Amino acid sequence: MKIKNICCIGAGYVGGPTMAVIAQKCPEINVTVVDINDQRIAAWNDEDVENIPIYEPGLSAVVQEARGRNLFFSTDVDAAIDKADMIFISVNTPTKTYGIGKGMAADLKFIELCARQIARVSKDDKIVVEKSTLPVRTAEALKNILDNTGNGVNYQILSNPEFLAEGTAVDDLMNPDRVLIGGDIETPVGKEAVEALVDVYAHWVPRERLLTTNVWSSELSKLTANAFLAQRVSSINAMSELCEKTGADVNEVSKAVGMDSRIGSKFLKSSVGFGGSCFQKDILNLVYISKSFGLHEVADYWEQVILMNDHQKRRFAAKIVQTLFNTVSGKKIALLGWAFKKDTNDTRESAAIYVADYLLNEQAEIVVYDPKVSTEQIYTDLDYLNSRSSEENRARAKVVNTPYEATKDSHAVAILTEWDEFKDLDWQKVYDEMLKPAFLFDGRRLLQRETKEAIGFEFYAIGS
Ligand SMILES: NC(=O)C1=CN([C@@H]2O[C@H](COP(=O)(O)OP(=O)(O)OC[C@H]3O[C@@H](n4cnc5c(N)ncnc54)[C@H](O)[C@@H]3O)[C@@H](O)[C@H]2O)C=CC1
Ligand SMILES: O=C(O)[C@H]1O[C@H](OP(=O)(O)OP(=O)(O)OC[C@H]2O[C@@H](n3ccc(=O)[nH]c3=O)[C@H](O)[C@@H]2O)[C@H](O)[C@@H](O)[C@@H]1O
Repeated sequence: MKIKNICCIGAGYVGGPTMAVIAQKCPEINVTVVDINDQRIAAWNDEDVENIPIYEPGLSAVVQEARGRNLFFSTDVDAAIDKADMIFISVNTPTKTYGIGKGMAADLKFIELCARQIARVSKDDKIVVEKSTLPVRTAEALKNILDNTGNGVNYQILSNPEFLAEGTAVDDLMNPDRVLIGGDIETPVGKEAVEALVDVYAHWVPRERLLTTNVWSSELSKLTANAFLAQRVSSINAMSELCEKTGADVNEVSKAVGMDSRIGSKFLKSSVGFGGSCFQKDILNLVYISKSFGLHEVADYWEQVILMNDHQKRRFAAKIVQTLFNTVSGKKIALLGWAFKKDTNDTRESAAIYVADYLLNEQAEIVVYDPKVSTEQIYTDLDYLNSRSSEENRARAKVVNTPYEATKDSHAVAILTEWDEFKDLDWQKVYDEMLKPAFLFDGRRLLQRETKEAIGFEFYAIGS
């Protein structure tokens, strides 16, 4: 079975880049990405391709090539579903903020709405692909909704979780370690659906990297992968605190440990804490699922990854307060970076938000500079925590357009995102324009201690 028309519901950080790459690599397939957010769709369709809503290195070029040829962005969800033979669901699955499972379980209301819409609109057989990260056994619920509200249409449900990381999304999509496709491989129709999706990826991904499994293994592998990755960061962050007490240096420990080929060197970079829309959400989801099966030891084991991460964020902020003679009240603190990692404008769960909130609670005046995050987004993030009124957030937190405006007349500077440009700042100028003693806190191990201390900074870096 050859796929001719793909529809993707959800034009976000996953749906947008993933479909752009599929469209670029498969010129004979029409790909329509739909979303209920008309502003987002308008931005994807913006004449100036640099204005697409997601900043990812290399993405605008891919969109430029395919858009209007076989890649389309639209708000007409019904029309795109109707036309498609394969529908990806790539909507958000945030942590529930209400009811049963509040603060832990994944909120599947957007997924369910998509399923009901597909069931209502479809007139011919469809392959429905779970692209969103979902709790294990969600496909069962999807099938139930589709089979019981549809009009005799046959659905095959596949799980095809996405492993791209923000900031490197295009590279990750072009050259994935593996593509995972879960399906009903026991039946001929299930197998045919799996093969149809394998054929799409085989346009550019070597066959040996296309891994097919049963649906439940695929769904659970995604949560497992994120849990393992986050666990490595929490593990090295736990060691960073011990390094600070013992004279060891976490970068040296990380290198020494990572050179063991059984351990490997990736994801061993100590930081102010991991952020991003998924690690915390997916681990909480895993914890919730484990608890719901009565597996309390399993749940506690994974929960510790989150507790360690919360501790790391708090510990960094507390270190700033302690170092500034136990008070930051009325002091100006410059925060360099707001995104949860470099090369993205995404701020979801960024450690910077929590560090800023902690410092504002200590009555600091903060000034934020980030090269890609909008002022509006920074205030939205602070307001979301509900720690103080939005007027107060605007009065006590300022957002500026250059790093030097942020650091001028400040008591302390904290690096919260590892943007490359921070390495190359004129640190002598920064020092000259700061109040003395000039404190510099490196939450990303981005800067060299020797050169900064030589300038005169009082320098603190995570894990040394
Ligand atoms: N952000 C990332 O790097 C990764 C995210 N994921 C997973 O992918 C899923 C999507 O994540 P993101 O793209 O980051 O989310 P996002 O929030 O950027 O995008 C989701 C989009 O879906 C739209 N949407 C929601 N309900 C809809 C409906 N009924 N009809 C049409 N559009 C609807 C929203 O308006 C939004 O634009 C989540 O499950 C996430 O866990 C997986 C791998 C990487
Ligand atoms: O499901 C998802 O959403 C995605 O989550 C992560 O991707 P992402 O969150 O975009 O970015 P990462 O590079 O994993 O970084 C996550 C956080 O961990 C931090 N981190 C990462 C690595 C490291 O060594 N140290 C460290 O502190 C980063 O700064 C960032 O705050 C995974 O890496 C992806 O495979 C997955 O698809």
